Amino acid sequence: MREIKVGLLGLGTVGSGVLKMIQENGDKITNVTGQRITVKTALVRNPAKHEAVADSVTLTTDFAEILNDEEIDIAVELLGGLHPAEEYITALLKQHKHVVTANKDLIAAVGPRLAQLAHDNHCDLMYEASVAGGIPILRTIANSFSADQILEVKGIVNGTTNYILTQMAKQGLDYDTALKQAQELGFAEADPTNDVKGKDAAFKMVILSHFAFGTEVAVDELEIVGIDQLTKEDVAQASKLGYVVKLVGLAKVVNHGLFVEVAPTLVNQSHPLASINNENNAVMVTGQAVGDTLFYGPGAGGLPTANSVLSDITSTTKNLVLKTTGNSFNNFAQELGPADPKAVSFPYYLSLKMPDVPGQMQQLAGLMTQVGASFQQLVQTAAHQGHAHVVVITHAINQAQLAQLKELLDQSPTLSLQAAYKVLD
Ligand SMILES: NC(=O)C1=CN([C@@H]2O[C@H](COP(=O)(O)OP(=O)(O)OC[C@H]3O[C@@H](n4cnc5c(N)ncnc54)[C@H](OP(=O)(O)O)[C@@H]3O)[C@@H](O)[C@H]2O)C=CC1
Ligand SMILES: N[C@@H](CC=O)C(=O)O
Ligand code: NA
Repeated sequence: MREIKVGLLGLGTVGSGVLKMIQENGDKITNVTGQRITVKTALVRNPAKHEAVADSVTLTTDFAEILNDEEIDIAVELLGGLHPAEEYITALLKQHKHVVTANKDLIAAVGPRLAQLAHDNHCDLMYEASVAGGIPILRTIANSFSADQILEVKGIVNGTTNYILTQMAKQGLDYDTALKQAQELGFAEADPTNDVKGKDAAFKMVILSHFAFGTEVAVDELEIVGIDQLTKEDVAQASKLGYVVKLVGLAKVVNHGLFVEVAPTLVNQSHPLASINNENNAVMVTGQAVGDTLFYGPGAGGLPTANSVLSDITSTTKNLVLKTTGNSFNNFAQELGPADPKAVSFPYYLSLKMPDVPGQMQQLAGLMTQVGASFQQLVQTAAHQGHAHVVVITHAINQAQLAQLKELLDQSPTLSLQAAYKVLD
């Protein structure tokens, strides 16, 4: 039996979960891999914070102690952020160390370049924990969907925003209190801006699209809307209409083009995604052969995420034993351009403000007719300070019609569009 030594970069929420699992589940890991895995060194900013583990692991603030340690086989990057994570992983791969990371910001930005570097150096680079925390989704898509044509991947892939939305809807908490709780529980990123603005979910959709469709999409090419502009009124109105508002990431192939988006979405209360609460995530993968499949579990948190990191560490360990390291985590590649906006259709929830005077509804109907859109549901709530609040659910309209309708409403001197969210029935 060989001893596989791990260098941990970061000992925060996830890093300390990884250390705990390796220390407490060592016998099971040895039983499965035939090897003994130990953490030798951990890189941190402030060693004084980590005195509780100083007996069992060498703490350092010097990255070179891991990079140049010939005994360390696998480095696990759990620092977060682009820098210095990118420079560290690049140096580690060049030094022929296998790398495991949970860093979606980095993989979404430069994953293919790092994967090539890993391959060139016969190293493994794995990042199961980067998408949907504890849900084993990337390895599942890479292995268990290897022969099926994936048509669509959609889901709730950010724990922080789902926690906030659940607490707002079910406990009546305000946005700031719910966000603070998510931070205290360790779900949110060090800077939660990317969580609430939908960027963290977008990073995950970029990685999921690469696995599911073989296509590299840049985060900047995506339509991304967060939950920070969502109002309590729209959440309540959606509920009255039979919907739950969720931050949904969706990627689908339409006429050989790829559509990827992250946005608050009205999910029908009977849809499986409507019942995903708190920090839990769910990813629905639709394959041509298999149909709909649903993967559910904790999308954030120390131990759930650590379990995904450990699945990568044990996979690499098996590859080390079999001398099969250096194979790409994702082998599927195909070039898909962006989907034609006229080919991508959904019903939309439109929230509008207008003066409470005759003729406004007729104007709205006129603009809808102009773009070929029609009403599925329409609700007018009691006027407030001379303004009426009108909510519409349209029949399915395509992205070009939606853009045109937004433009017409923008030009209207009296009708004002407050929000437009797609609807999943
Ligand atoms: N938290 C979660 O639920 C999930 C997190 N992730 C990802 O996992 C990664 C880690 O997240 P998380 O554990 O929450 O982060 P934390 O902020 O809790 O921990 C970061 C750790 O890295 C150390 N660190 C940060 N920068 C440096 C640096 N420049 N030099 C040395 N040490 C450094 C910190 O040291 P010190 O302790 O001394 O401050 C700390 O131990 C991120 O990429 C995140 O996106 C993925 C899925 C879920
Ligand atoms: N901040 C992220 C952590 C997991 O990726 C989230 O809330 O989902
Ligand atoms: Na995962």
